[in-house]
Amino acid sequence: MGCWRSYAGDERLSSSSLTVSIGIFAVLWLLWAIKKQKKVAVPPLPPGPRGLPIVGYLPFIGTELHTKFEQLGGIYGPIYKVWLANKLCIVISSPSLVKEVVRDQDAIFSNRDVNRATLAVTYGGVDIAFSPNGHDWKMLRKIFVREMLSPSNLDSTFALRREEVRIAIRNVYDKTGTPVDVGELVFVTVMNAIMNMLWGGTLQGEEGAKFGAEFKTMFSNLMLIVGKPNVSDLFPTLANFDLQGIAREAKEISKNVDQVLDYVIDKAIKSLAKAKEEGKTMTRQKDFLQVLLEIREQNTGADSISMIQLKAVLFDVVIAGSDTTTTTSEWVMARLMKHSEVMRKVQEELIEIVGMDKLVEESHLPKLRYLDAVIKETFRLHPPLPFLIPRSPSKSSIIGGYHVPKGSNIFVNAWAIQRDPKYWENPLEFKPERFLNDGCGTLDFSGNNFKYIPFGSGRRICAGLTLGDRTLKYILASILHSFEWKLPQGSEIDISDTFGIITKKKSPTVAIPTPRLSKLELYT
Ligand code: HEM
Repeated sequence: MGCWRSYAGDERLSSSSLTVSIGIFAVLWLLWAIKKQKKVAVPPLPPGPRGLPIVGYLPFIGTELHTKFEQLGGIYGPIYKVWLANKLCIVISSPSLVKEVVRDQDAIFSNRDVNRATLAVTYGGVDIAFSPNGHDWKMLRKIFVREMLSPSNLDSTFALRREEVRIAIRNVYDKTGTPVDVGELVFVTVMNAIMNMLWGGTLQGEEGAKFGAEFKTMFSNLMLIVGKPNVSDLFPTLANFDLQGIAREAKEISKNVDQVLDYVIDKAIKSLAKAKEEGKTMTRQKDFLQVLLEIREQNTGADSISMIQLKAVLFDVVIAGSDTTTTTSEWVMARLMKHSEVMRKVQEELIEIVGMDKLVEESHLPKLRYLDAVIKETFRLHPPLPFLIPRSPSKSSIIGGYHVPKGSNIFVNAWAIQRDPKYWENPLEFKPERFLNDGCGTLDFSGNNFKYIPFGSGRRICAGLTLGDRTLKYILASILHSFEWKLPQGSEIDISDTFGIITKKKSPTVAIPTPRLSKLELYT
């Protein structure tokens, strides 16, 4: 009996262990099947050109990435991939796909892919433009927008911009009848206005002469080198050789800029300390550097700003603000001299709104609707950042039905979209009227209409948009209102460009000014 019981017990035991084993097997099989199904369900990478082993498409990409990427879009469609060595670049060139990246999946696509040259000049990518989407980026961007660019701060710093624009008008007047390099003129004016807002200094005088002239060339070179494919990024084992000399040049630029920043920061710290010692409170408006130094002193813990971050933010503003505005001004002036009918309409509007016996003030700007349309049309054909600042997804995702892996490099091809006949009538024609007749006013810089995104879109949209827009319009309105501009005899307007993270006119815009206002004292 006992034996039988034990036998029956054994039998029950073995049948229940059989059931458990079958159960485990079934669960494992199910998990395997689900995993397999999931694997099968991962969509493919976007299509794209074939490259060579190891180097990928690198030997065929050339230096003019914006035109090359537009051509490839014509072959492979609005989303395609390009392998540059082992770096996967995904290029997007339709408004609906841009929306997927910068609106629907904005949080995932808000990191940057920071290359070596950029790391060298942004103190390791701790600035606003290249910090990853996270606490520090949010904090720095918030401080910048609140303390430097709030509408009340912009209004209260108008006097600084006005002073610089008046100096520019006087300088141009002194060059009446002789060729003026528009880029140089605007660069110095913008740099002075920005530096005045940042730390109350300018490029005038002894210090200015020291730093001023070489800055423009230095910044232009910087924009070219940070935008171009660098062999050291693509083949890290070759980085020590720095085959294109990019690291050397980037380090040189960052050393020069660092010296300037050390100088102005030291001066500001000393003047704050002196004011404290003497028990004085500031009566004039604080500049941005003073605000940053105070925040640095007051905030500890998570909201503290390191000296390196402080420098990186100052550098961001100087670079981002000066080069974009200068390049766009050169394009606007070139376009106006090429299209005399448009120039005539701009100047007629200026006579009507400002008059011939006054200089332009910022209060006139909202009424200059035709000039606004000219600037918008220029941004459409010549966006200074043709791919915005490339993004990088923080996790793998799906765009347009294709797999976009974590860490890939996303190029939003604003340049191609803004010239695409699918979205623009006669896209290569320079026609400002299209921005006057857009009916519902949706073609602004806010990044909500994805066929027109010169300032980007989503949480990474340009942080300096309001200042950039105002400064550009104010300088252009002023020089167009105060002078007639003609091409030097025998020269022609060249509208070819050269690629960089900021894409520029190939040749400078040079023109001869003649005063056009009724009173001489307006120029002196
Ligand atoms: C005037 C012409 C300007 C144009 C066309 C322009 C365009 C852009 C674009 C396309 C981006 C990248 C947006 C994206 O990734 O979606 C950007 C970012 C940025 N811009 Fe501008 N910009 C201009 C002026 C300025 C000025 C005047 C400043 C500062 C004073 C400035 C500061 C910045 C900063 C800090 C970022 C990085 C934003 C971030 O990553 O959060 N920009 N700009």
